Amino acid sequence: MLEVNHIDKTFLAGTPNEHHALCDVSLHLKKGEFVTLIGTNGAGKSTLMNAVSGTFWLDRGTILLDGEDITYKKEHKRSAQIGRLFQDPMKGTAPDMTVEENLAIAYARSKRGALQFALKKSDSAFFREALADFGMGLEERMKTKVGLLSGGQRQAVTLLMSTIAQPKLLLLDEHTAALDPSAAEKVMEITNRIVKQQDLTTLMITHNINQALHTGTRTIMMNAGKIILDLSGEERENMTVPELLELYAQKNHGELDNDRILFSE
Ligand SMILES: Nc1ncnc2c1ncn2[C@@H]1O[C@H](COP(=O)(O)OP(=O)(O)OP(=O)(O)O)[C@@H](O)[C@H]1O
Repeated sequence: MLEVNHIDKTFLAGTPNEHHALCDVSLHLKKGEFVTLIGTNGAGKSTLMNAVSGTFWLDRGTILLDGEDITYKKEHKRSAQIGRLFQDPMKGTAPDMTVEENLAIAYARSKRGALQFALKKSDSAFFREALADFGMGLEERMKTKVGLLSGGQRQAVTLLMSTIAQPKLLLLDEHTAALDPSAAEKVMEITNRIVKQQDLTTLMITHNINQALHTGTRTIMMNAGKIILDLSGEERENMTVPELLELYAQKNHGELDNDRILFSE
């Protein structure tokens, strides 16, 4: 479904702050695969997601989505095929518009690539049903402005906005990190349900090493702009958190003590 082939990105090339953020990264995700992405601060995780979303042009390499070469496709055009959530629940929503209006915009944009929307009765019933499925009482808050919702409620709405038209790919950039533990758990439960229901190909960044091992079907670890570990199947199932940390240390020449603190267990 997603094919990232030998991509490279250097920021501020030719300046004293030059940074090689992605170094020959290749990553293939099969349809329905749910991959967690972990790594220390500055490893290049968000940059990889930005590359897939089309935030910048690559220096080298190609990106294919469902067989289509999207390497030179503009970001706003990719957004109809790629749903993305960020740590900040306000990102991607219009806080002064109601839940229903935000959903209608997302729905219209994904269908026609347009910002104009008309709130149809049938769409409204569809949104209500989808929100009721979350079990957060959001179906009763359809006329509430999004800015007035709690972080967890907002992230649930954003999740629905990003998946309402069944994108080809879902990118989750630490989307539960800013929430309190119970809201994070609820949003993660909804995420798992939507991913399963829609058989969505998903890439999720997390700093929680336990979550990285036990959510989804595959775990990838990045360091210094490279993928250094790719775990799936039995190897992943049998892996414990201390073993994964140890493996990380081996790959990084014994830097475990410094890096361990950057992962929350
Ligand atoms: N637009 C940019 N301009 C300059 N440098 C950038 C830009 N985007 C990312 N970088 C640099 O690339 C490196 C990787 O950043 P990135 O945000 O991908 O890391 P990350 O693995 O997501 O880290 P974190 O877990 O802290 O979010 C960092 O050193 C960052 O400063």
